[in-house]
Amino acid sequence: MTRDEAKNKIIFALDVDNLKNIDCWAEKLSSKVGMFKVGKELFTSAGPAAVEAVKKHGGEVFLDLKYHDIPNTVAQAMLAAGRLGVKLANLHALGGPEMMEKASQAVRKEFSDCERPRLLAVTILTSSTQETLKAVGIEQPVEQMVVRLAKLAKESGMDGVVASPLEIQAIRAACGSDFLIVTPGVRPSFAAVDDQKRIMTPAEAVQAGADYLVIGRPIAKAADPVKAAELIVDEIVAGGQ
Ligand SMILES: O=C(O)c1cc(=O)[nH]c(=O)n1[C@@H]1O[C@H](COP(=O)(O)O)[C@@H](O)[C@H]1O
Repeated sequence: MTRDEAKNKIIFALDVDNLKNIDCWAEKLSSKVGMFKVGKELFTSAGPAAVEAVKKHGGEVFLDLKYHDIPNTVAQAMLAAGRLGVKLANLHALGGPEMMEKASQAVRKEFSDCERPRLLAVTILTSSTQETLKAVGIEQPVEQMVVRLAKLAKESGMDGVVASPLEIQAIRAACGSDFLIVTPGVRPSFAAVDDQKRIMTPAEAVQAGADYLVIGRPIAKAADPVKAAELIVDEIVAGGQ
């Protein structure tokens, strides 16, 4: 894999609370990562201006608002996300098939195939464990639950899923090669694990078949974030040789 291909797989999680920070990170990392993720903290603080700010720097956006609501509300929210011109947007697969179908149909009806955002379903959060599932009444093993939700997401019109890298191979076997797999829970050897539970290194995740890796704190909290992003690219390239 080339350095450019490795770089394009990295989505940097812009987990900040103001627009000024976006400029700062975009200037540092635009040439080091493939995309920027605008999530709940940033969108709640700065709104759609956050998406505009990333695009102003030439960056593409994964709008990570993990919708989980009644079907009509989620479909309308997805349309609003599409109008912001984001490349990826997500919802929770646990919202069920009708919610996913309505969102997919609404987006496909309003936008052409090349303009529309790719829709991802979050399976089981990478911070969750078997105990987390048990606590909310889910007895199935995590991997079985992830694959079940991934299949449901595919049948309901989603373009892919968000899952832990530990489940990539099982999802690929169940959903095929053109189904997008986006994996947070990625930790290079030099970084702290933080609150992530189901993790792999960037090289392992790419080797397992991840389309994109979502990485925040291993870059943001590093003493030299640009160097950290470069090291991650090095790790991915070396892992593929
Ligand atoms: O949908 C996501 O992006 C997501 C899903 C998931 O299961 N786990 C997960 O960590 N994320 C997001 O991915 C990012 C990971 O950040 P770091 O743990 O700092 O690398 C955070 O912004 C999370 O909100």
